[in-house]
Amino acid sequence: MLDATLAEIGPLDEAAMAAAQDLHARLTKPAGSLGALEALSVRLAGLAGTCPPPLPEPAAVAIFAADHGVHAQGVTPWPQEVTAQMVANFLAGGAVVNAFAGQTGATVTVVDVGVATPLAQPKVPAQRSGRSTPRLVSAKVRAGSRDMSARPALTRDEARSAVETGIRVAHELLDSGAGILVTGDMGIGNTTAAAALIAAFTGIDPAEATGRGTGIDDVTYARKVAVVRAALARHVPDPADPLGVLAAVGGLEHAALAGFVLGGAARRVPVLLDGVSAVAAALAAVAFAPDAVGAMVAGHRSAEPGATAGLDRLGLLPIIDLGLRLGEGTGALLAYPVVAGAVRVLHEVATFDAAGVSEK
Ligand SMILES: O=C(O)c1ccc[n+]([C@@H]2O[C@H](COP(=O)([O-])O)[C@@H](O)[C@H]2O)c1
Ligand SMILES: Cc1cc2nc[nH]c2cc1C
Repeated sequence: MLDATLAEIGPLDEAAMAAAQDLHARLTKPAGSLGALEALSVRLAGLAGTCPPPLPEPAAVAIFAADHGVHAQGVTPWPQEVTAQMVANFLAGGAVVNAFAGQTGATVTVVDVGVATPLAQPKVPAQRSGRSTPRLVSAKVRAGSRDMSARPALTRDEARSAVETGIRVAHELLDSGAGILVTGDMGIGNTTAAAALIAAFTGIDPAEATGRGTGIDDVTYARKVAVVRAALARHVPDPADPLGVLAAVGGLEHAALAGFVLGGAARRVPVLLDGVSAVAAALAAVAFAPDAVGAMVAGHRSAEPGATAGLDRLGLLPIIDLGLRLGEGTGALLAYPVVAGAVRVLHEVATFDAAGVSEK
């Protein structure tokens, strides 16, 4: 399934991009006045292979949830059970991601690819009216990754299985009518794995890739950098072998997110990236299929330094830069109306000719 997906990923359609560029020049606005939105809409025309590209609606966020063996190294102040507890909160509609998804009409799908503790009963009761009910997909590959500081976090088969789960979820959401995929993640300890993945794929020093995650003191931060450094020194992952990198130092949610991005790229639908874990997964996705970058839209710039390094490597400009560091898909969902607006211009704005507006 992975190989078939990779075979479907191709370059942007130059003719559709030229048509979008030409249309932009004829719309009732000074050329270039929509700044980065113009290049974004042109790229999405190239992705869809038509001008204008379809409106990217509705949005569907998938929150891939998993735990991390490296939690045992004391890299985060939060207990591991919070992953399962937050999954229950997502399903009950009580998390920030639910508030932001509701605001833009996005559906919420939670995918358990590797939560280590039993899922807690949802405690927050009410769904808000008019909002779709969050859905759980149970696709546990194993109960958390292994501790990367002692052994490979995953076997290659486990990593592949998680990648294929992400591909499957992408297809399911698109078959249900989604017009854009939004990445979300939940996993206590996952910023350690994300930093290791970003250092492995970009070659930057672990100290540059590692941030303070949910919020840690200087002593914990120094330990976290040392754990990432030691894991990379132990496994020496080959950046040209993305499955090997994911297996050595990744999390199950990172592998699944890589598949989710590849699934969207194969279907030529935009994938709106959230924070540092999405960026780590996006680096894996382009290592599998360089053309997958054409489907990626960077929702925001996470406060994690590795996210900026990864976005630079991908050549993506984040839409929002507000110092967010929550994950769940929150930053990407806030950026969604900007992406929809970029495309809507090509559908709804009159040309100079049609509107009778004089050109310069
Ligand atoms: O999205 C981000 O950039 C981001 C930055 C910091 C923390 N997080 C979230 O916080 C959790 C991981 O933080 P930590 O400190 O336990 O590694 C995980 O559930 C992530 O979704 C997410
Ligand atoms: C409470 C909490 C909510 C989160 N959402 C994503 N990561 C998280 C980590 C914590 C600790």
